[in-house]
Amino acid sequence: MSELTNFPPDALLQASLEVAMAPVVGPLVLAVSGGRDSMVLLQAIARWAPERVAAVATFDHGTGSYATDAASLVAAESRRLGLTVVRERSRTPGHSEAAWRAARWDFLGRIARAFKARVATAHTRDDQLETVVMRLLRGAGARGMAALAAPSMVVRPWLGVSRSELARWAVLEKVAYVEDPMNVSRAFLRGRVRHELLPALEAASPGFSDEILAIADQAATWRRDVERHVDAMGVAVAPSGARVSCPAAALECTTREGRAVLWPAICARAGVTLDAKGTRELVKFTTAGRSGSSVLVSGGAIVIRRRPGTGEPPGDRFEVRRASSKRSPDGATAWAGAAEALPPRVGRFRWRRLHTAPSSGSVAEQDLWTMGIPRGEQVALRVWTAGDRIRTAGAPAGRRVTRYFSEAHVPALDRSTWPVLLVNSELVWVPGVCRGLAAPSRPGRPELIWYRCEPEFD
Ligand SMILES: Nc1ncnc2c1ncn2[C@@H]1O[C@H](COP(=O)(O)OP(=O)(O)OP(=O)(O)O)[C@@H](O)[C@H]1O
Repeated sequence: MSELTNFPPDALLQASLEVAMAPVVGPLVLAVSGGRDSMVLLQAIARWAPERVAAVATFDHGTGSYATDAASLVAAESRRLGLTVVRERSRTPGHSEAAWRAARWDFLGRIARAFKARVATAHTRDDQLETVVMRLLRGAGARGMAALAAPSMVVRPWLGVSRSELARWAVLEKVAYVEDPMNVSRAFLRGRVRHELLPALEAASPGFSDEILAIADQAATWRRDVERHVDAMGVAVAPSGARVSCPAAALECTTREGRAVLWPAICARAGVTLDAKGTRELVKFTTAGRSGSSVLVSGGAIVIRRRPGTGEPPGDRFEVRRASSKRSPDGATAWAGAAEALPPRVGRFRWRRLHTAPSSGSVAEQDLWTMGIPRGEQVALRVWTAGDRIRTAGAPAGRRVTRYFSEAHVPALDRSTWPVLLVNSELVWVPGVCRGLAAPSRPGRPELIWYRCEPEFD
């Protein structure tokens, strides 16, 4: 990745801060994890723009000594710098990366509202590159390609600065930080993209990273244009933020292609991330839906076509309502349904349906990430909980899943977020770790539906 290596680090960081903060009116809440990038953000803002800081916010995910040490360091450094610090510890440690992120953003949002401020994070140019590549792997379209550069209320001063530039400044300025053990792990997709895929792509095609980042910048520019268009459509957001409405006519007069671009942007304003299937349905619903009809889209959100309310301009409106998000307690079922309908994604694990059964004795058939599930059976997915047991060919009477985790060298840190699959209430599959007896995974049986589980991390 091209870097401004000859640029004095001080000048680069100070200029990046100024450029990012120039359009921001009002104070900032600094999101500081205790890692190097955000500790550099803390020190740099304290040096060059302390008056912009309403508070430093640090969240202890409650996942162990690393998380607590990191939060303690942030609190101590912030106080030493004379800044207000808000520290919170998760009361219910989540069991997936997605749950941690949701809890962290819930906390950051509350603090930002309390201080009437905007959140600033320490995402870097490298974070952006990894995110874009991960989205490409997931089949993202133009909208997703903007990644962290998409229009947002979050301020990201380091988005144009590389991690190595921040590291250089951290050494020069002796910035204290704690090293997150996850940063070197290859257990999750982000680690593999960072340590394996990106170096290989850059070696095969020098300049690849810069080209991808340039495409992401173009996608971000395009998204800003789309947002301006949505602003002009007369979209109204309810004070709760969970409901958004827009005049039906503003969508009806666009082409199918235009609607496919506008619907995701409208839904995003209600906090709903529309998937490709939901987009297709809404494109159709725009002209096919009658007053009073509705359609369910991604994650339980609903879009209704309704008559105008009192005080609203004449003409039908489409209203997007976000589903209420209740967090499931640890060990609770994350998803339940028929074997035919496993969701594409639960937490950070994807479930990809295979079109053909692996042949008998093939690598795919032996691979513990692949599994055949009997058609028509009731399936449940949840995270592993202590005490889970599974009956396998080697231990037909049942054995604790922890023993298989140890044999598969799954780090203790990862176990609490690992999914398990149950068929008719019996645990039959711990992806990548073991398969149970109760799931007849012999290939060639037409009644089996084959899935491949793929972990990801972003
Ligand atoms: N526990 C946390 N408390 C407060 N803010 C956080 C926390 N974790 C992450 N953030 C914010 O979100 C940004 C991106 O998170 P990410 O997990 O990619 O970073 P990190 O590797 O944990 O930390 P750093 O960016 O400090 O090296 C961080 O730069 C930081 O601003």
